[in-house]
Amino acid sequence: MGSDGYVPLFETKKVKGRVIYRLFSVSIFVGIRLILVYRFKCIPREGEDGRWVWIGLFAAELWFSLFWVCTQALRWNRVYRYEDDLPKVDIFVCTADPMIEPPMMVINTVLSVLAYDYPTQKLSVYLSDDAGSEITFYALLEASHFAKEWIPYCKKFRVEPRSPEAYFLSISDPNDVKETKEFVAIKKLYEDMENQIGRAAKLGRLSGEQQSKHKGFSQWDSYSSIRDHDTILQILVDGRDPNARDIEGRSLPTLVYLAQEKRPQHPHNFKAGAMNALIRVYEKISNGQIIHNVDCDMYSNDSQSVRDALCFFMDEEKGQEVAFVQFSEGFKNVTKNEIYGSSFRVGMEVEFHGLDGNGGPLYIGTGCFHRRDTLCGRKFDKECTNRWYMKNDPRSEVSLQELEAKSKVLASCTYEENTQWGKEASLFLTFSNTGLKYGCPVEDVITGLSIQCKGWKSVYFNPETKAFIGVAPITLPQTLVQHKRWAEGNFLILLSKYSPAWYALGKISFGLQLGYCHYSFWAPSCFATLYFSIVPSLYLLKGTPLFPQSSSLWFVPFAYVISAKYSYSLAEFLWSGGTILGWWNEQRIWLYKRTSSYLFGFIDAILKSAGFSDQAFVITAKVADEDVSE
Ligand SMILES: O=c1ccn([C@@H]2O[C@H](COP(=O)(O)OP(=O)(O)O[C@H]3O[C@H](CO)[C@@H](O)[C@H](O)[C@H]3O)[C@@H](O)[C@H]2O)c(=O)[nH]1
Ligand SMILES: [Mn+2]
Repeated sequence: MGSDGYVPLFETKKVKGRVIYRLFSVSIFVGIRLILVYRFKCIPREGEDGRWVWIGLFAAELWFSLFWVCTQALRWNRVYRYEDDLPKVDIFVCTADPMIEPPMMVINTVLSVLAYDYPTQKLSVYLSDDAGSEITFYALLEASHFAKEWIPYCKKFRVEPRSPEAYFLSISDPNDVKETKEFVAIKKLYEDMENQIGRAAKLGRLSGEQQSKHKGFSQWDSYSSIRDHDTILQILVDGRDPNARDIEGRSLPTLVYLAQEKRPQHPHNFKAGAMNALIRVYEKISNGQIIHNVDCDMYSNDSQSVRDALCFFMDEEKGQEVAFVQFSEGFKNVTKNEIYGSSFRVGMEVEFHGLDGNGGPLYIGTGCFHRRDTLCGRKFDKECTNRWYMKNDPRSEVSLQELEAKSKVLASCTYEENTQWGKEASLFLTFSNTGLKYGCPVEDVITGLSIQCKGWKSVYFNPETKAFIGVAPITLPQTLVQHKRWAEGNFLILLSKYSPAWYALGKISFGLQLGYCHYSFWAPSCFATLYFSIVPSLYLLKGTPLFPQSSSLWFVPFAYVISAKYSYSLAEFLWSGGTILGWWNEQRIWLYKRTSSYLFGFIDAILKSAGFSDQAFVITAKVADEDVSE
């Protein structure tokens, strides 16, 4: 790192002691020359004994000298490259309810990102737990022990994916892996952990013995309920600690548990509030230049994703304008024909690429990498370079206890009052100035839009093998509830200060504006849909014609538009990897969504804007009964 704090992607260092080596090399060279001179001068005369042997030796020595000169080319100018000046990457995982989001699922996600193929001293993982659940904390503690075996195992055997659950599921027969012995051992360890956590989750509380495993449990002494508790912050693994090592003696990524303070009289702002608390806390602890956000239900399916994302940020030509890199998402629990059409297939394979062509995709909350400054409200200007300025380690010279105490206040629910994190009133919604925006059920989309309006670009990356795999809602009510939240949120953005229709005018490309409007228009499109599905059929009964007769020439455009539009949509769906039945289901669900989710989303958005209703966030269920799955 230079004195200006500039951190290159890699560093080139000339080998130490070069001058000494070269002097040494020259001395040998002189020595060799003298040997050759001796040979040449003292050749036995013709007829003398051993003349030919001598000449042969001379030739051999000449050859060796030449060879030696060549070997010097390999040593004269050695440079060593180091990538340990890669930027620090901090990963935020969010969870909110141990019943809906089981601790085992949460720690599988955490373990998958802990085991990224990236220098561990540059990696920190933060788990935000909006439930402040002791069991989730216990699970994370167990995971931190398991990680000591899991990370070296993954790296040694190049395991993919690195979510233990997904990995063990992918291997049906232990004899399929080369290292059967190690496999069986690590699987046993995982299952032991699973049993322990499962037992605690089932009981709903921890035994005294389990609680005695870590001093952090004492923080629950003052805990009264999910909505009423103190900040809980625990640095489970401190990357600086020389004793925090995996079983092979290598350092471990920093691992932090945080539950922001909650009081009934203070809104906690859901995921946006949790992310903002994390942003403040992480600045004190690791303060990396890249923030990577995943939901607890979405594990990393590719250990190279951090490096992939960095390629975009660090590109010499375009990298400096990239604020975030959004990866595509895959879903492990949708059936082949997607009964509830919840895989967002066409969105991922077509629409987001369209957005990318217009200045960049939306931020969709998970599988995303952010340049930290942009999340904190920095504007793009010509000064922004893709140089990575690394502030000094914020932790230096502070003890773990002090660090925890100092960071803890930053997650209190009154911290934001009268700070730049405070609220900024707008026509309909309130937003935080810094960090993620509050007051909108799609905090991710509105935050992404506000970043793009500050002049930044985003990048969409959709690798062949999905880099992030999560769970989609798998019952009809869950699907409708999720889409109600999204329709409402996107419609609220249209009404908000950051409206893609007017605020964004001139700030982002016209195409991107239209793209955002498309999602904002989901909710209001319920009316046209309802009208179309009810009125024509009623009039059909009355006998009043609303469409041209098939004999009329006017019939042609109707027939053309309808058939062409549907054929294209089917083709697009198949091309995106779907099935015919899947497309049919999507059409069916489309009608359900438009006539229910979008309508309720619209009504709620209006009520909220008028101040009649409070914000809520209905978390999507992640576990299903066996019969539902079937
Ligand atoms: O009070 C809350 C509520 C939710 N979450 C977390 O938010 C994430 C998303 O919740 P989920 O119920 O899974 O919603 P989805 O509809 O699947 O999520 C998508 O849509 C949300 C916005 O509606 C975004 O926040 C998500 O990142 C995005 O994946 C989960 O990790 C939750 O733990 C919190 O941290 N605090
Ligand atoms: Mn989810």
